[in-house]
Amino acid sequence: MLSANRFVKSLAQVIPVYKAEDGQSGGNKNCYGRNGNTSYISVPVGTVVKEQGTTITDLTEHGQEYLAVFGGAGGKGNRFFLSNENRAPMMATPGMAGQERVLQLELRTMAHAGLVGFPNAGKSSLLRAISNARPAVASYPFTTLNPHVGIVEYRDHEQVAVADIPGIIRGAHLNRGLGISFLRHIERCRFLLFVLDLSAPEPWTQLQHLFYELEQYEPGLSQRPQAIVANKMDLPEAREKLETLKSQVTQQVIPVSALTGQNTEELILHLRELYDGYLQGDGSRGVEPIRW
Ligand SMILES: Nc1nc2c(ncn2[C@@H]2O[C@H](COP(=O)(O)OP(=O)(O)OP(=O)(O)O)[C@@H](O)[C@H]2O)c(=O)[nH]1
Ligand SMILES: [Mg+2]
Repeated sequence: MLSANRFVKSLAQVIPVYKAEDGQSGGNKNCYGRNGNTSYISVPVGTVVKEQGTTITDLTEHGQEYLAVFGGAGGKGNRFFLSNENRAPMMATPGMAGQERVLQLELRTMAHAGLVGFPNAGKSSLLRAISNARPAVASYPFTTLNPHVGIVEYRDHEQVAVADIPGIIRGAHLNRGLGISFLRHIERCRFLLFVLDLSAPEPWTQLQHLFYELEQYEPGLSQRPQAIVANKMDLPEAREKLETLKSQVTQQVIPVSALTGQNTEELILHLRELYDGYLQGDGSRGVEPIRW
């Protein structure tokens, strides 16, 4: 609950609410402080403020502020009753109560690209291979429970933010696995990288399921600019399936091994092409693109 002159204020690029080291949530690092008579709650950039399920504001820019509630009029302190007759007044009047509101703060990760794939496809391994992020990697499904954002840095100092999210399975929209509510973290992503485990029996079917689940969450989400990352190419069974996958899809397929780092340069270059395309597209539409 917010009361008495509290602002919701977004901080600069404080996306790593989650500890990059162990992949576990670092908890809500929202901090609370006072500035004169105004109280602030600082929240990560990308926080959506909701009241009874309705979005009130979307804090997408560093330093953006939202005035949530007003405080009540102040009371009169002892000094106010000071007079020649009464040099030490014991009287004071209380102030009025401030406004009260119950608001929900929902974090939506801000990143340019989103890694989407089945559990164990190698999304977190891939993020480790191409960026500075260190999400947990393990051979069991649903290792990633919270999103992680890694930054891919280019020689010209351009930075592309990539979000790793939990794995999606068939029927996730019916709440199977971890469900699909975490897809809100890729809602803002301008392009998607579909990560497939090419050692799986028929990896192309994974793609159909992923598309279906994304569409269940938000129609059109699966149509964002995209590429397919064919992962685990170090395994012999993966190499056999690459050509079949290419013949089944129209998107660009980038074969990589997140484990050995094989061909990750091509992925990084393609990521930059998607990013440049996004800058041109949004720039020409007069929209200020996300900058890191
Ligand atoms: N051989 C091989 N194994 C890989 C490769 N990439 C990932 N793995 C392994 O696959 C397993 C799953 O990797 P993760 O990176 O945790 O997969 P994930 O997609 O993030 O999984 P969730 O977080 O559960 O959705 C781990 O045992 C990795 O070591 C690869 O390129 N080759
Ligand atoms: Mg993971």
